[in-house]
Amino acid sequence: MFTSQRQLRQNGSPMSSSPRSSLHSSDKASPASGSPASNPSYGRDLRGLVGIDIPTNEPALNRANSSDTLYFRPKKIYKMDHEHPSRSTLVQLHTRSRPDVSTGSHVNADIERGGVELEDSCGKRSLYTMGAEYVPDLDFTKLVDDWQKSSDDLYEFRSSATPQVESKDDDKGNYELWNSPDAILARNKLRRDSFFQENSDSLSPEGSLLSRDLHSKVKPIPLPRSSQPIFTPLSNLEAERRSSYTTNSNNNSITQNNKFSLAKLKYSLPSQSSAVPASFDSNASSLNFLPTTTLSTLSEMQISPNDMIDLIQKLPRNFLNLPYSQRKKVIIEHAPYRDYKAMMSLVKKFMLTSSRSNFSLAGFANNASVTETTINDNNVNSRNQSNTSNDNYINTRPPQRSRHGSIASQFLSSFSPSMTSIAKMNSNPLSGSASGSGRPDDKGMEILGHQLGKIIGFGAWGIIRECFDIETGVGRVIKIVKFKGHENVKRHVLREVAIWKTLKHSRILPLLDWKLDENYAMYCLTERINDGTLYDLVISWDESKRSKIPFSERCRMTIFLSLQLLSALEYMHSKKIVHGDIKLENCLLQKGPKKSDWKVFLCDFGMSCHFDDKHLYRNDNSDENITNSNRRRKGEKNDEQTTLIKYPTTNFLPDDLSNDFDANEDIKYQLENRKHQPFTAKELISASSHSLKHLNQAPSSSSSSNLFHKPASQPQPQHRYPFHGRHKTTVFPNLGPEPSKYIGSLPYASPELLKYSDTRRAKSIEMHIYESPDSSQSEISAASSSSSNLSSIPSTSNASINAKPDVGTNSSSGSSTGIECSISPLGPASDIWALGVTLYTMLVGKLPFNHEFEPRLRSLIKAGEFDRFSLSQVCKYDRKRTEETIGEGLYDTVIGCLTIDLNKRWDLQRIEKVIQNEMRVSESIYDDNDL
Ligand SMILES: Nc1ncnc2c1ncn2[C@@H]1O[C@H](COP(=O)(O)OP(=O)(O)OP(=O)(O)O)[C@@H](O)[C@H]1O
Repeated sequence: MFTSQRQLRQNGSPMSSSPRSSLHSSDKASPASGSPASNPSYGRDLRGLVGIDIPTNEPALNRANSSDTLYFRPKKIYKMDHEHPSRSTLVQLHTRSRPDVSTGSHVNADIERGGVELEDSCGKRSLYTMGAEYVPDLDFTKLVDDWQKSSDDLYEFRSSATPQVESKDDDKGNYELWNSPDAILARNKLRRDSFFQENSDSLSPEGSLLSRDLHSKVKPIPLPRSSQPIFTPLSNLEAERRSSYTTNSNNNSITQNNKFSLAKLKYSLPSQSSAVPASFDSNASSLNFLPTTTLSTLSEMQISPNDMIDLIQKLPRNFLNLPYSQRKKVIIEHAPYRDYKAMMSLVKKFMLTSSRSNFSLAGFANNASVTETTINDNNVNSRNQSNTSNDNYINTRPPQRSRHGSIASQFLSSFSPSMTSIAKMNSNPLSGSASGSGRPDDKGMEILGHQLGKIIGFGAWGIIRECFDIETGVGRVIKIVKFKGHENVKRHVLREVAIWKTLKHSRILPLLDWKLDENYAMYCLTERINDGTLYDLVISWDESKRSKIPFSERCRMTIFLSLQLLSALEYMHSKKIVHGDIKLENCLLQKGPKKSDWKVFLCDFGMSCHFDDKHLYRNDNSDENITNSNRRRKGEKNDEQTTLIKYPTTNFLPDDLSNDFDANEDIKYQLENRKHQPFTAKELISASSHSLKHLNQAPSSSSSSNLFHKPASQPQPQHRYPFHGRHKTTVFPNLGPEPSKYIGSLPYASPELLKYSDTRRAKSIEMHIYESPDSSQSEISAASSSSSNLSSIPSTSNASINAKPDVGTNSSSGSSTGIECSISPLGPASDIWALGVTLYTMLVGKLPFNHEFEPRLRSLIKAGEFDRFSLSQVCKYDRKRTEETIGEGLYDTVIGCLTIDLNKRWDLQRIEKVIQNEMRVSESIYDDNDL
């Protein structure tokens, strides 16, 4: 072992970059010389040896002499003297740069000999002292090997989800993905380890070292054509939701084991939920199942799907089961001029999804399952493997990651019997139904009067399938959220539907109909929006420093589109509903012949909830109850409402018998949708008011075009009864907001939400250690209980809640059913912050807050630290005379939205006023219709 360590040092391994001399040099060179911790005392070293925490601010000499250390110190000194005659055999730990879990700072290894340099939340560096740790009896060779291997594995695993376009080897080891499932596992493990270590005098390298270093494993994933990712990483909630898709093949219920492995879906699935580019549909229909990022990589690398398939045919049949190094070799052999990492990733995805490769997935899966069983790989998601103990997974790292049964593969295959059959179905648009498949969500099946077509998008909640009205042939979309007995997900989707069906606004994606299959899934029928999302738009614009469009146009389009988003938000807030997950990906885009025809539709109400006392838990009754109470309140008769609902003859209007029904609002909405005329800059800034309410008003002139349907390409909607009414008997369970679910997407989360979640997190950690160390559920329940305690909420949040009306008085009341509720700072102000992030990203082309390491990202948000310079460059571009003020207000608006102080954060009215003014300035340009 000692030889190995020396070799490692000689080889310059990062794990051994601390020769003896450097250890001694810390005596003199400590940056905090004179500070107690700069003294290389045994006490400090023993802290690492015995696994106990000696406060660093305790003078080393005192510690050496303190009575509480007398008991064990001689034993350790004895060990050191006898087992390690020279201190040169000791290897310093943490010589790799590693992030600090609690602070989110990075520890600089070079400085660590005598102290460490910590980066504070503002990116400034300050020095603290911290002792080096010396660990005898540690097989570093094995450790480094294992670490390296797991690093490769993890990197490869992540690569398999999103292609690696660029790679810099020297960076590889220094990244930690904040939402890494391994990091999550490590954190859980660390908690347990720390608990056990407190009661143990033994050093557990596994527990104390690996759990800390597990963070520095993977590179961030670059987006296509963008060095800085702007996609929204999945939140824990999203991962949890996705987890509902992965089930054991023999059992439709979620197993314990899924809890852990499913977190890996965060890696294995595309972070950006988006529709699959149509261009690939025709090429290789099986590509419909490839994440958008894969398709982007293909186009970026200028590889056609057929090239990929050719390549795959040349590969050995057991390619996916080969070790990493061999796979690398084979790929380099067959594609010498390509980036082998990206190629490996692509090959893997194709092999897992393409039915055209020489690879029979089903056959391979069977083979592989044997392998898996043999090697006792506790990849609990394997469809071919029976469930094993959860603990096995936690304590034993699988010796070999399942090559075939990646989470992505299982996620995809969970939607239908096999990828092959799905691919086959998708490849044949005329195929009537899924041959041999009985799943109600398969292609060809009928739901809500529509026949299901191919999958066109993935989200955290579910899949989006195109569908066609059986009577009229009109194309629409069904969002399918499978929960399969996963109650949490079911509750969430019920809440989403309960809120979504009340929303009727020209810039909000309408919920036309829905159906709940009690034990399986929720189906939501909506209109199809054809041109992707704002995310796709921003990607096409690229980052501002290499912007594909002039800054002036960038600003104008941002102004124009954000006004529509603003109108939707204002509408929601007026109904006391907070969206909760405003982000680029949730803004669908419908393009028109002219840019002034473009429309934004806000979608995804999975995080939405009411934010005032009156409405908070309205949904915890059955529809019937709501209906009755509404009728009573309004003094309306059932048939009156029915008449009203039947009034328009469009077939895409929600027949919402059971909710607040604002007749005027609905009529306006319906009129606009029936006879839609693209709204123009003039309409937007109509002198009537500063309000965006006019977006709800019916346009004065008629137009033959339909809001959602392009007359030229699709059959026109026919008159038919708009509503299938399948939800009437649905009972909504308690739908009070769950505190653990307040953050939709971390980069868009407001500081007040983060502070609030920090408090809950701290509580839940306590609960983890002392009550239920390994139950993720306990975190949620701990969070619930802690959040019900008002005193646990940061005072700033409380203050902010009541600071001004627009921030919203957040729910403090219990539900009518008496469920435990909580106070959260989630309110309109959080939407406004997210709007600021969205605007910034549109303008600059990158997220204002972005870091791979979650605690760091959190601290950046909480400190409100972002690159204002880039923003000002875009907004205050070199203008022509006529454009003097464009952008100025935009800049101020973004800053106003991204203001930490809730008393100073802008409200919607102010934002609207400024943006409308900006719009007015650019009105003439839009009127030219030549954008
Ligand atoms: N009506 C639609 N027409 C066309 N594409 C759609 C439509 N609805 C959703 N999509 C596509 O599917 C993706 C996922 O949809 P949605 O956001 O509703 O799902 P989700 O599960 O709630 O996702 P997430 O929570 O991750 O945002 C969207 O980003 C979009 O690309």
